[in-house]
Amino acid sequence: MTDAELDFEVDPEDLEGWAPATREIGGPSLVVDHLDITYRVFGGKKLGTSDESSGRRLQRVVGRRSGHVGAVQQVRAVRDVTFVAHHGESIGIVGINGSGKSTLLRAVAGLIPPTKGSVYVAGEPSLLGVNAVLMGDLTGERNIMIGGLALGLSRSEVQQRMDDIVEFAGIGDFVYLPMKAYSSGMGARLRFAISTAATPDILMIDEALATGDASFREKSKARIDEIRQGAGTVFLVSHSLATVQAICSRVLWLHQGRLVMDGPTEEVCASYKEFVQSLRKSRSLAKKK
Ligand SMILES: Nc1ncnc2c1ncn2[C@@H]1O[C@H](COP(=O)(O)OP(=O)(O)OP(=O)(O)O)[C@@H](O)[C@H]1O
Repeated sequence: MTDAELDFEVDPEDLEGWAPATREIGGPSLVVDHLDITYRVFGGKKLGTSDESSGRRLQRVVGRRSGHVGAVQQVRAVRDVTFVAHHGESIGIVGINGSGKSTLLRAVAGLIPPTKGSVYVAGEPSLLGVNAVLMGDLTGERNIMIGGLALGLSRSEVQQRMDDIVEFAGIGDFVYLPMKAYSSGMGARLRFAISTAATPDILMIDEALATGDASFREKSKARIDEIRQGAGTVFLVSHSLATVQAICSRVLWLHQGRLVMDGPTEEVCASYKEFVQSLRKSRSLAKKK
């Protein structure tokens, strides 16, 4: 892990005056019950000896000679996580790299089946669904259409919102180019714009706000507040504690797949900050030795 990966203070001055919108919290929108996600990864075993011919090696890899290619390793990315989210809440998810944040979001979106436990959702989670269908070879325009249809909008509804989406994303004429020609910021802004074109029940944002400039963040915050006002639930994964503090009223802190803290933003962020600082200190001591 590098210091940059632990850096959680991204442009706090851009967020001056921001505060989580206050809204009455409604009934449960999502229940995550003793959730475990384990990835199974192949690898770790040498496939062949150096004197083995490439033909024999290929045969072995495709399994003609042996069904066993390498050891299967298990990565327990999410461990026994339980929480309830409510309509109108915006919830930050923090944790150092590899702590399971994205995996948890993907499981909530129904993209990964639970290994153990359950996810109950009232409504349709959005964003990761759109992420999954955006295609680099297609133009932004085509992706807006496909993403909009995937969110349940009709063709004419997408057409009507096309200009707004392009304007929100700030991509201008790039909309006519394949998405693989976009900078990562442009891609992230377009994904955010598409996924919030319909008002989703559960909006999940994975670092998208870190890529925009100050005015994009301002627009995104306004859009997120609108979704919450419409009784949606917003999840925000971010390494920027400033962003989390500006948008979320509650924070989940994950470490090594476990939910170590779940509570009001200020409390959880203060504890997490302390933890990261002590981690930095112990790392710099280890470097000096
Ligand atoms: N497709 C995958 N196959 C195997 N292991 C994976 C896969 N995706 C993630 N992992 C592993 O699961 C663990 C959790 O990863 P995840 O991406 O959910 O963490 P994260 O907190 O979102 O990390 P980051 O902040 O770096 O994005 C890590 O050990 C990671 O290496």
